[in-house]
Amino acid sequence: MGFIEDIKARAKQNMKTIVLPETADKRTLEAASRILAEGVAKVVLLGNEENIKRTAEGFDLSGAAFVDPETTDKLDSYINLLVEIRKSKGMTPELARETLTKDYLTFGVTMVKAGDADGMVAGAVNSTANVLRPSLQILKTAPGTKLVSSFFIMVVPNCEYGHNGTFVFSDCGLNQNPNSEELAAIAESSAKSFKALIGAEPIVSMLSHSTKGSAKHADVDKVVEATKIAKESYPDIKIDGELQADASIIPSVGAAKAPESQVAGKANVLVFPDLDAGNIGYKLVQRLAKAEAYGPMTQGIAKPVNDLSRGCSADDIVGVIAITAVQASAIDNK
Ligand SMILES: CC(C)(COP(=O)(O)OP(=O)(O)OC[C@H]1O[C@@H](n2cnc3c(N)ncnc32)[C@H](O)[C@@H]1OP(=O)(O)O)[C@@H](O)C(=O)NCCC(=O)NCCS
Ligand SMILES: CC(=O)OP(=O)(O)O
Repeated sequence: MGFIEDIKARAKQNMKTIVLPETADKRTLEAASRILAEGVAKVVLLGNEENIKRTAEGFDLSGAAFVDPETTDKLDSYINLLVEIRKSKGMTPELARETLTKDYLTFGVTMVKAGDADGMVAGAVNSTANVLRPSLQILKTAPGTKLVSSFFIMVVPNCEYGHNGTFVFSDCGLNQNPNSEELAAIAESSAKSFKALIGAEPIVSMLSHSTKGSAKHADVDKVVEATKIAKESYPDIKIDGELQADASIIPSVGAAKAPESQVAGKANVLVFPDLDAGNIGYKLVQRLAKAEAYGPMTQGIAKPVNDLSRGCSADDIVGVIAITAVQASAIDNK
């Protein structure tokens, strides 16, 4: 069974409720109809039911729930909830009403916070910043976590590296210039995400343009320090750095460049040094190697809200909804 088939089978066992705010987007509605037809999750679509059904022409949305933020009888309770969470940041009942009825992303995140949905998926239309900002503000970090970060699951066809071609890449979507402590936290969260979703042992490489001192620069020092912090803080995780990408995943190159390393040549979790590297790197692998790219998914957040690239396909959205449902089940089991 391939990665996404396995995830769908796991999602079907719990039938979590995922809210989709981007209902003017046809790819999102196609994905919703497929999720419903396959019985992967329950779906809530935000907006006017008639308008959504018109946009969805050709796709069957029977079985979806429709919630119109303008007319729902939950609005007052969501206003109270949003004011309670954000009043120290200037949120008033008037502003909350205006935001919740006009901004479906904030409405969807508030539904998740209220427990009326288990997770949210958006980003086919909206930028990552606009999807993640309300999620961070309203849901906040999970207990025991310092930093929310993001990751992609990359499934590379005909690839013997990583876990049979499957990798976690992080952070490709959220933290723009993480410091060493933040990189170490991203490494730990990514190892947990790999274990939870792929089920094999994570082998984490802290990526750099240098392997074990082959280059000197402050950017290299940042990764060396991050590796030290991660090794000390999370001794149970197999982690090493600084390593170049080839030394991380190709056994012969790893053996030549970093012969002492337990990670070199075997890595299945790749932690990029900053968001430029991560975002560019995942897109190149997706487009040139024709990899499936699911994400950017959040990790370290209290409840799952996951983003998409605006370049996503309906297939990508189906995959991210299924993964979100599995993440929501994992939170229940904690
Ligand atoms: C997500 C992002 C918008 C947040 O930054 P921002 O808009 O400047 O917002 P702020 O820094 O004011 O943070 C907003 C809230 O989120 C919290 N937050 C921000 N980043 C966080 C993180 N990594 N982990 C946990 N909380 C975080 C802040 O503490 C703040 O909480 P508060 O309002 O309760 O005090 C920003 O990090 C970003 O733009 N990232 C890049 C996104 C992107 O374009 N990616 C490329 C395409 S995938
Ligand atoms: C993840 C990402 O890069 O998103 P977008 O392509 O929408 O900017």
